[in-house]
Amino acid sequence: MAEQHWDPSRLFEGATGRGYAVILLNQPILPVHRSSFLKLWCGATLRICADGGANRLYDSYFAPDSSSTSSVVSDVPEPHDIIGDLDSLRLDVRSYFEQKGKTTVRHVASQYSTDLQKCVLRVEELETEGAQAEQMDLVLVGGLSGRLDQTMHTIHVLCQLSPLESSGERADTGPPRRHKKMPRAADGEVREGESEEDDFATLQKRKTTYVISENSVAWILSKGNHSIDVDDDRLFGPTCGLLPFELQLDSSNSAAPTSGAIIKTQGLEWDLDGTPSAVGGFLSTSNHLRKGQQIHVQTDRAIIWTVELRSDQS
Ligand SMILES: Nc1ncnc2c1ncn2[C@@H]1O[C@H](COP(=O)(O)OP(=O)(O)OP(=O)(O)O)[C@@H](O)[C@H]1O
Ligand SMILES: Cc1ncc(C[n+]2csc(CCO)c2C)c(N)n1
Repeated sequence: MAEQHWDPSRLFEGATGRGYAVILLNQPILPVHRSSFLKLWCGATLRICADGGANRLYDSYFAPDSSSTSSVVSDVPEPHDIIGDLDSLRLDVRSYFEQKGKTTVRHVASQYSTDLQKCVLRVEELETEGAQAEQMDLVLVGGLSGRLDQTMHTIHVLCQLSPLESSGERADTGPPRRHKKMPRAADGEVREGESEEDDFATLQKRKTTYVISENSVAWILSKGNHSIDVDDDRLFGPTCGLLPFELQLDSSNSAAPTSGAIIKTQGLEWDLDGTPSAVGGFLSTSNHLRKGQQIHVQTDRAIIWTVELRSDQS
């Protein structure tokens, strides 16, 4: 089976190769990642802020005092869109970007999809309208730390976007499927701006989605074979983790795991040999990259791969 190749370092080098879309969530842009985030943001083909994500962008790069915390940054591109229920977007930030004239603020009221999902749906819409036949790569910024339900939701969206099996091909994006109707709010009311047709979002599968959040870059490795290029030690490492979705809650201990993902790796300090891996059973966290090594992973089901994101070099 062909390997799927992953090379997130190109995202921090400015626009090279295939286009990518960035969705900025409402999570801190750490001062230590201010310059790497800027490269990622400037190199993107499509820049979207999820609701209060626009406040973070404004405070880090556009507010009058934002440049005093670091070197002066000029010509930071504005977002193409700010999308969500807009309960977090500040008025001053909204009017700043609206007056600049490059940003469209889109209010989407649904109480059944999150601001993040509304942004992904917008990326899908633009790809369908656009001339380019190819899906863009997608980068979510933020969303793995902060509130636990939001963290889990970010992982949920990664799963929604992830194809069942890895392949060298683009993901099959067939027509969107509908879920069965979910319960209304306890009062049974359809709120202002919602429609009776509102439902939990179903997202199209995508070949390449990364999440970059605080100190980690993470993505899903689908069932199959993968090669991972995170050899740039100015950006990545030293730690990484291979995180399965299965739970092992029975009484057997991690020395004798009974079930879980069968994962084999090459290129790590503690390579995995196919011992079943599960949360509560045998789990590889705080593993280490090995210098100069490309990493190969073979897995019999989807897992999360996470690698440490280093602070900007001064
Ligand atoms: N505390 C948090 N931890 C992790 N991710 C977050 C957190 N807060 C917001 N996000 C992400 O940023 C997006 C925009 O968040 P914002 O605060 O603007 O709206 P929200 O009302 O909290 O989110 P939503 O309406 O999607 O529930 C969310 O959809 C979510 O993906
Ligand atoms: C079973 C169920 N759980 C939670 C929500 C709430 N909810 C989910 S997404 C969303 C929009 C956030 O901007 C809200 C309010 C729901 N509708 N149904």
